[in-house]
Amino acid sequence: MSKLRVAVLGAKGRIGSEAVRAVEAADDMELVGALGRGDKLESLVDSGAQVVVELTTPASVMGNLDFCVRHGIHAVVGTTGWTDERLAQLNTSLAASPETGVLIAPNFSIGAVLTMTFAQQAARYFESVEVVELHHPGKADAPSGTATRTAQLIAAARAEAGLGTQPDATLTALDGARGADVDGVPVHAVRLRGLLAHQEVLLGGEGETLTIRHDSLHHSSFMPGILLGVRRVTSAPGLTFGLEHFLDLG
Ligand SMILES: NC(=O)C1=CN([C@@H]2O[C@H](COP(=O)(O)OP(=O)(O)OC[C@H]3O[C@@H](n4cnc5c(N)ncnc54)[C@H](OP(=O)(O)O)[C@@H]3O)[C@@H](O)[C@H]2O)C=CC1
Ligand SMILES: O=C(O)C1=N[C@H](C(=O)O)C[C@H](O)C1
Repeated sequence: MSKLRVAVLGAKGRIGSEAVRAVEAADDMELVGALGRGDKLESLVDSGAQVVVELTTPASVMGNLDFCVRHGIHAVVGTTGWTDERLAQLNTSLAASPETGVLIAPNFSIGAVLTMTFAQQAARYFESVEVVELHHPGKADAPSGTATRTAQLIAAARAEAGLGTQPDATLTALDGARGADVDGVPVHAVRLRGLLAHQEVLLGGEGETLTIRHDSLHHSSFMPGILLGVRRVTSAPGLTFGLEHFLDLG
């Protein structure tokens, strides 16, 4: 069986360098490109790349995906910074290349995907909920893409259950003290040397609390999800948002 021809964008970065090693070690894949900032995207076409793993920056990702989709190269995307406007722009590009697949995964680790699922399940039963994400101090964006997605899923579950605004008597606060408001869910971002990627979802009801916590302790935690995405995206045309769509979560 021929191997999948895979290229990594952001190949010198924290997660990109780990992804290069993971693709090289995968029996069913061949690494045909490892591109950093300034490298020419045309080399993806010359090398016959079938799937690109996009792990760069929010400033670069849209241009990179536009090139890939126009050339029929499937993409597995971990880069953050997704807004409704950006997703609409990507969907427009994909409409002109209907056989091309793009997976955007706010988080590739199974534990983080399950955290989002569990938080969504629990949200309807608790009056209060807040999200705390904790990352290494080299992270460029806050709050994390995972925390933003978690809060959006929680907010949708609360709305579906008919829960209103959260109890909060705060009348005065320093800027940022109550976190960022993501669809009515406070999200707090911690940046601390020694950490990698961590998240807590705190839920509170009458006389009880529930804490759901996930810790990524090494970038290796993201690799099985990236490799799964690469294997599945070639047969998933259009946009898939969230690795859970490629997992059997029961
Ligand atoms: N979905 C998930 O599970 C995960 C997602 N991420 C996300 O992945 C992204 C990268 O994170 P991280 O590795 O920590 O960041 P880094 O800053 O370590 O890596 C980003 C790399 O991309 C390079 N780069 C920038 N622009 C381009 C471009 N146009 N083409 C090719 N390479 C480019 C940068 O080069 P230079 O240094 O020269 O600017 C850098 O080497 C972030 O958005 C992060 O949130 C991270 C971990 C897990
Ligand atoms: O920058 C990181 O490190 C991470 N970014 C992603 C995010 O913003 O959610 C995924 C994970 O948290 C690691």
